[in-house]
Amino acid sequence: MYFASDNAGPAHPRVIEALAAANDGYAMPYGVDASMERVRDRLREIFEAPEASVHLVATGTAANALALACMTRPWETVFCTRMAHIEEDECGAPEFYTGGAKLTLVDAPDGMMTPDTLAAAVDPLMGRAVHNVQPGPVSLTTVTERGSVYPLDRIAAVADAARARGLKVHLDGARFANACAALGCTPAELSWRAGIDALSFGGTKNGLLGVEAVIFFDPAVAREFELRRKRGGHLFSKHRYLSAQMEAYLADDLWLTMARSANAACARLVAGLSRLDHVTLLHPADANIVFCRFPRALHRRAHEAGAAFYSLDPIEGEGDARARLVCDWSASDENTDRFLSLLA
Ligand SMILES: Cc1ncc(COP(=O)(O)O)c(C=O)c1O
Ligand SMILES: C[C@@H](O)[C@H](N)C(=O)O
Repeated sequence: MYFASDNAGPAHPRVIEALAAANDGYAMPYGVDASMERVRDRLREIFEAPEASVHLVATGTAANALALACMTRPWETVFCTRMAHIEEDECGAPEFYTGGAKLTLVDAPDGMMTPDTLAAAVDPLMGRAVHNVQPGPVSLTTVTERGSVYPLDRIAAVADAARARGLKVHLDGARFANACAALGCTPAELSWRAGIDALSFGGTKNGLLGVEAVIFFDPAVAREFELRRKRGGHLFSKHRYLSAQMEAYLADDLWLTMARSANAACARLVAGLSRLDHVTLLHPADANIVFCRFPRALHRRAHEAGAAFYSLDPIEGEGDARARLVCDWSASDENTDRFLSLLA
């Protein structure tokens, strides 16, 4: 019963098979392997962006921090939500790789900023004197860190508000596949067509061993990204093993199949939770993550029975505690039902 994180899930067998097949003989190192060319072409095709720059790194933090480093000058600030991964869970990597840029936090009901909350954060910094940090890019996440998925028109509205102020937009898409599957939209609609300039296209949480693609829809910063990636220690010498994973991920829409599976598992979990009067859902569960609250005694019972999930508050004593439950592509109905029986 694993609901701690999709980071805890296994890689898909087809990804492992692809790695074994790639492990044959020699391949040029440092990202000039033939499979990387195929990955680049395939991602440009999937995103309907023939000029986009595409590079692979092994972690989502590297993807976010290096992408933002190409969009942010050291004296600027990145606008993100209070619960953004780049704020809460990257140990200062964005600040480090940008050379010291700040993060300015934006109010975000259910994890999603609005044009108004963005304006409230940005406008006081517009045209400020040399003493102040200057407005830099906006960074959004979808699936958000609260399990919600931005509607396409909300992303477009936030991006419009950013562009009206001369700001670029980054999308943390560690769970982009889950968001795309949830919306039933195209990758282009959930990225450049909605006003996104740079995307961290996640694979690690969705069945890969550790690969994320960084996509810039204006390739002008491609060379800078390559230099920052190398200087940051994130250019793999045996790069073919990153490419092989991503190539398998993109083949026959495996990336969407796995995201749909994770989202369906979460929908089953949410349906079961909703039938329990003592469980309260705390945010929209639009994809594969659900936040809820239930009695501490049930937290204890579930953990003691071997369920792995994050209790977000102390679970000693009486009363309720919050939990985050995440489903990955391999989640089984049996495990979901067993977990629900522990909460009944
Ligand atoms: C929303 C989000 N962005 C980025 C990351 C960073 O990924 P990594 O842990 O691979 O650095 C995570 C990690 O799960 C995440 O949840
Ligand atoms: C660090 C932790 O938040 C991780 N990104 C996860 O979602 O599980």
